[in-house]
Amino acid sequence: MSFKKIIQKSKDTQGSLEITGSKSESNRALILSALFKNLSLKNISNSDDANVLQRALLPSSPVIDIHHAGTAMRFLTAYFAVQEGTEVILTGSSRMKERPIKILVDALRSLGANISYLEQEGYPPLKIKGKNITTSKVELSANVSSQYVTALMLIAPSLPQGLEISLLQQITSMPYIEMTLKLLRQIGVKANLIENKITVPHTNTIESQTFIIESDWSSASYFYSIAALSSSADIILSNYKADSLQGDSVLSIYYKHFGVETSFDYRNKRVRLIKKADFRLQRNNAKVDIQLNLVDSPDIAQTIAVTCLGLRISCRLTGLHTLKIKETDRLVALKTEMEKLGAAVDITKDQLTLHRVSNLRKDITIETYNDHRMAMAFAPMALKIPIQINDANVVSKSYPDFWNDLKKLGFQYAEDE
Ligand SMILES: O=C(O)C1=C[C@@H](OP(=O)(O)O)[C@@H](O)[C@H](O)C1
Ligand SMILES: C=C(OP(=O)(O)O)C(=O)O
Repeated sequence: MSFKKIIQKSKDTQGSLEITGSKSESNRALILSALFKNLSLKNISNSDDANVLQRALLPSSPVIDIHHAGTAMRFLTAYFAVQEGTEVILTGSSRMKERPIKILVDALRSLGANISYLEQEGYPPLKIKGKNITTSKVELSANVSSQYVTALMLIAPSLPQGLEISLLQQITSMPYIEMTLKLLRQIGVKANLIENKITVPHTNTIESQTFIIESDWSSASYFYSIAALSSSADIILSNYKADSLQGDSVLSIYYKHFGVETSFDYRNKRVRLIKKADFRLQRNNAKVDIQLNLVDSPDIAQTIAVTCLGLRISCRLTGLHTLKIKETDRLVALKTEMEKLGAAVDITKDQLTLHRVSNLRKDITIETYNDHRMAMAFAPMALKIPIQINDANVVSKSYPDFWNDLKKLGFQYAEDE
């Protein structure tokens, strides 16, 4: 097991970093570039999740192991279901075999797809025999994972009659559906979303073009947290666009609560995070210091919870029902690890409440549960206390250069194995 003990003596953080391409945009764009051969891509994510998806699209072995990559699992299920004449087995890590996929498989089967479960009903691994699908209407529940919806949207332009997708129940992680919609429109597919109905017309060809993937906003969240936990900070991140497709760009608004101001230099594709030394958090008489509904941006919940812990303020985060079915049960993992540091945390099936902590416990080892975001969310705590992160290499799922980038900001590793 690899681990890192992190020490950072200086409370002032300065530096300039180039962040890898968005994992979400990359995985969508890779599927689309397999369907539209004249779509080329730049700034593709160097993450494990984008690499496994990229490899899966090359003709190779009929058994494809996508490890922990949820988007790859969901997007490829839909992709292979419509590749007439192919037969693949899609499998993944033991955790992937616990992440539900029934809603997507049922939707694809209703369109005529040939997909069977090889182990537990409703979960990977799947055997998929690609077919020519001619049905053009489908409905599915949108309250468990938006990835099922995106998976259908991505294959829709290749279906002979396009696809009309009706979304049932309360839509979760909506910005990810909007990201897919905007990406389709940007490359020339005239997709629409009106109320709960998505329409994607059959699209034979698109103009030859290069899509430049914006850098990853979820990865940027850790630098927002570092800035918030520093006494003063000036951090420049690139390459970010003016009109982001990523919902996690909402960080620039949320982190104002913690004194982090964002300025955009779009000409040079940079964002600059500034934390002023004289910032004091305004506490009022409310029951909790920070209250946020993160139903639209579940991937930054861990970052925000740990920022609040580091600042020793209380928070209530709601809209977190999808966290239980991600790389680990993130609500339980957060509670367990934050309580090791001295916090009192209450969780329900979709909420987390962190109470104010008077003292943080030092020299704690954080377990990461095969979850990249556990490692990256807790790393900024090194600005407050010496801390050890177990199995630090998990970060490669979305951000392989994470530890090197932290070093560039002055983080030091006492032990490094
Ligand atoms: O479509 C995407 O790229 C993603 C959608 C979200 O999943 P859910 O819709 O399951 O919340 C998000 O958590 C995940 O990291 C990436
Ligand atoms: C949930 C995540 O990814 P996925 O669902 O693609 O495994 C994530 O990156 O936080």
